[in-house]
Amino acid sequence: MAAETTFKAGLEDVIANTSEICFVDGKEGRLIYQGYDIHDLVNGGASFEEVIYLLWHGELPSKAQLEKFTKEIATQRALPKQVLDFLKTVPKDANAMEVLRTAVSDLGFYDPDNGDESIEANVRKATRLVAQIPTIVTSFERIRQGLEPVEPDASLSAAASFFYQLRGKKPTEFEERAFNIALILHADHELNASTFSARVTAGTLSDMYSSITSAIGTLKGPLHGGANEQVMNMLLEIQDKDKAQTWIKEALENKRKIMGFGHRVYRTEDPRATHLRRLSKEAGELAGETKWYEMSQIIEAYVKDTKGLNPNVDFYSASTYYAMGIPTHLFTPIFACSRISGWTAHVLEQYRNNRLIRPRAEYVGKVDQKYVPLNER
Ligand SMILES: CC(=O)SCCNC(=O)CCNC(=O)[C@H](O)C(C)(C)COP(=O)(O)OP(=O)(O)OC[C@H]1O[C@@H](n2cnc3c(N)ncnc32)[C@H](O)[C@@H]1OP(=O)(O)O
Ligand SMILES: O=C([O-])CC(=O)C(=O)O
Repeated sequence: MAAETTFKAGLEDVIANTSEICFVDGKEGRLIYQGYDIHDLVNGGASFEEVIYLLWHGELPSKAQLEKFTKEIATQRALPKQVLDFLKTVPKDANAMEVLRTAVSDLGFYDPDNGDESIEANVRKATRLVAQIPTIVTSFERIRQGLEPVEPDASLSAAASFFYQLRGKKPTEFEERAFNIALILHADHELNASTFSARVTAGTLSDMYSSITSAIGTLKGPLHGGANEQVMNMLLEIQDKDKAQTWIKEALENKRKIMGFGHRVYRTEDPRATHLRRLSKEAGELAGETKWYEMSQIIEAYVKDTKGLNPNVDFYSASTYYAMGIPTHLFTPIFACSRISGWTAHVLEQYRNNRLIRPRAEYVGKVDQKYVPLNER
């Protein structure tokens, strides 16, 4: 038994490692990647590829570096045939996050650098993961619909490629711009649950694919990345914006959590929600259906007023993606398409400065039990 206890339920506010990658300022509501405020990255017109480079290398790329890096990602989107074949064997009604988790695990077998644990090899694995996770997500969606996966087009940006591989046609200017912003906003978030999971796995000096498989399994839960899908299910269940307030009031009275609200770290508005609120409005207007945005606004006002809770990143991403015609069950896999950049950055950082992650539990179980042989019980 530990002599003195420093137990914090859910590890709240516990500092588990140092990191140079990302700073979440929960008091001021700021999110900083390698010293750059996300507002500046979004408003300055950064590309998702640029942000991945920043997260991995700690500095913005030059024009030539970005061109080279973007090409490296774009030319590695195709999946090994064995992984595509695997996707064809999966039950059509399988959960898309479970499919992604298992397919990423499978992908590791065919990585040409599998078994090479050098930092250089792990950066190459990370690049393939960033390129291929969206292909897994979009290919399985097409297979599920009885369609053939679309061959990737290396001339497209990460944001445009997602739509192209999903629908077989290029996105609109708005879709590409909005999706690029969404990818940037979801890219990293310090020691969130899935990143912690990835770092714990990497901390045993297990491989990159095992670390990312752990992270995907963790992101799936509705208290974490899975919340975006649950937000949309809630909006769809409410259906009528005039019923939103009563629905939420009853849910709160029944002690239900309202998906897309609250955060372990932010005590103010989640700075990502500021951009996603605007995109949700714009996406709704372009789609000619602003109901989901308006309903979200009513819910936000009510939950803020009654519970003092702010929307998190998952709240307005739901109505944004829905207005762009993206199926609800792809919302959390899309989160993974972005967060793979942060997960891999953290795994690389863990490898560079590793120590096994092994906290303690405070023992609260029985003591001094006397063993009674089986035939005497
Ligand atoms: C990408 C992301 O992972 S962002 C988070 C996505 N998850 C969600 O949106 C799910 C809904 N939100 C939640 O469940 C929580 O706010 C979490 C999991 C995000 C944070 O949880 P914690 O830091 O553990 O806070 P905890 O759940 O203890 O909540 C503190 C209090 O606020 C309440 N609360 C927090 N979030 C909510 C919510 N969404 N709806 C209603 N009440 C809430 C809790 O009931 C609790 O009240 P109490 O003290 O009266 O019991
Ligand atoms: O930081 C967290 O706990 C959850 C979150 O917002 C994220 O992972 O983006």
